[in-house]
Amino acid sequence: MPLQGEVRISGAKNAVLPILCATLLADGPVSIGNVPHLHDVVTTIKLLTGLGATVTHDVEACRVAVDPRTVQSHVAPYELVRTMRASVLVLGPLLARHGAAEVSLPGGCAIGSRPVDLHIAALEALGAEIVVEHGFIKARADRLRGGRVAFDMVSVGATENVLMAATLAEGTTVVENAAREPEIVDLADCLVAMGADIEGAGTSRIVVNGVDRLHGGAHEVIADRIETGTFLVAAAMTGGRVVATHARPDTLRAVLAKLAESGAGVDVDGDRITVDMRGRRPRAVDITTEPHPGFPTDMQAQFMALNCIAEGSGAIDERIFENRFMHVNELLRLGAQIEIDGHRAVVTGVERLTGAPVMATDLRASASLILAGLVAEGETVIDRIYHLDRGYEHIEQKLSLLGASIRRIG
Ligand SMILES: CC(=O)N[C@H]1[C@@H](OP(=O)(O)OP(=O)(O)OC[C@H]2O[C@@H](n3ccc(=O)[nH]c3=O)[C@H](O)[C@@H]2O)O[C@H](CO)[C@@H](O)[C@@H]1O
Ligand SMILES: C=C(OP(=O)(O)O)C(=O)O
Repeated sequence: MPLQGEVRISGAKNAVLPILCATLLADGPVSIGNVPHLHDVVTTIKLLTGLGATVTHDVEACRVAVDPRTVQSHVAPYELVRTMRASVLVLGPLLARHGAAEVSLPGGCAIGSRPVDLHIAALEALGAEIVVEHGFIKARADRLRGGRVAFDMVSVGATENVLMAATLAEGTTVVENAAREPEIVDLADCLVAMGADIEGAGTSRIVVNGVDRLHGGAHEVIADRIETGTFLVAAAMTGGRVVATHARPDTLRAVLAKLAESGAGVDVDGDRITVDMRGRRPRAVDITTEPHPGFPTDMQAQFMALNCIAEGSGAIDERIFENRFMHVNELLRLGAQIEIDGHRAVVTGVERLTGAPVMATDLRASASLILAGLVAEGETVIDRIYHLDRGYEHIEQKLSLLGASIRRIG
């Protein structure tokens, strides 16, 4: 069934999580708007509350207010960190503001081993003393000092941790080979609204002049580019026409270019993006995941689903995570033709997928199974959808409004 209509894009998961952690740096209340209602947001609020912060969450208004002045603890426990790796982003703020932090090691997850060595080395470059023992990262510093941090690989999370810590360090910090993701820019915008002095966010060289205090403030979270991309791929796969509203097209250039290459009509008008694939079958596209502004790894699984039903074959190279092909075996159960060779998957499009029970293994894998299920003949039942609730707000409702036959069971 071709999807038709408009879908309102929510605030970005990968922006709101670091921003909520950044509120710990302030000495007054911070109000965050356009907050999506996601399981990861709830987990982060639990983490902040556990540290002693006073948090109010107005779900209807998509707003979270954090008063960090009541923080008493500097320990992020294993029970929360293991369910959400982004919890490690409290490390920099706690250390910079309270001089100490103990954060459980996040460990690996379905998409790879995901170490935090770069986070630790960057904070050490600002003068922190860090030991890893009993499964915790234990960090101390009377006051961090500005320094030069040159990453030898691009890391979104490590860039965020050091950026937050540097705002309250004494002197200037220069971050080289910084991640350039739009969520880094959004975090920097929020920090600046709280009184930080930051230049270059969104480029690979960020300069932070430390200040003595950050005050409270207000910030609106940017639109979720991965949610946007997921709905636009759904439009293309079903041969439909969907308008994503309240979106940020400038953050999606690589994704929109691939949709156009697959044969979709792509139109951008302010914060609205239209993808039109009516009456056509998509053509398979080659994808190589890269740090921003390259093609995002968080859209890899969704384009794999698109290639599964496209004309021709497309190669998908995953260059960011070591093990991000967990969705392949599930897509094969729906009749897809995919061959894996190391970090590369070659997908040959088939005329038709057939519905089957499948299992979600991680967040974007779950999204790819929904997309495949939308076009598969018959019923597809996806198990373990709690992964989906980490990062998509009301996905089944939004898809239903576009005409999809989808429902949550259990
Ligand atoms: C909450 C959030 O924003 N998550 C995003 C963030 O994850 P996250 O911040 O965890 O991803 P990174 O950019 O840090 O990871 C990139 C690569 O660097 C490696 N690495 C990272 C840190 C480190 O200390 N050592 C190390 O080796 C990772 O294992 C991975 O292979 O960026 C990823 C890459 O765009 C996205 O897929 C995630 O959705
Ligand atoms: C991998 C993702 O998130 P996280 O880093 O929170 O696991 C994602 O958003 O696709």
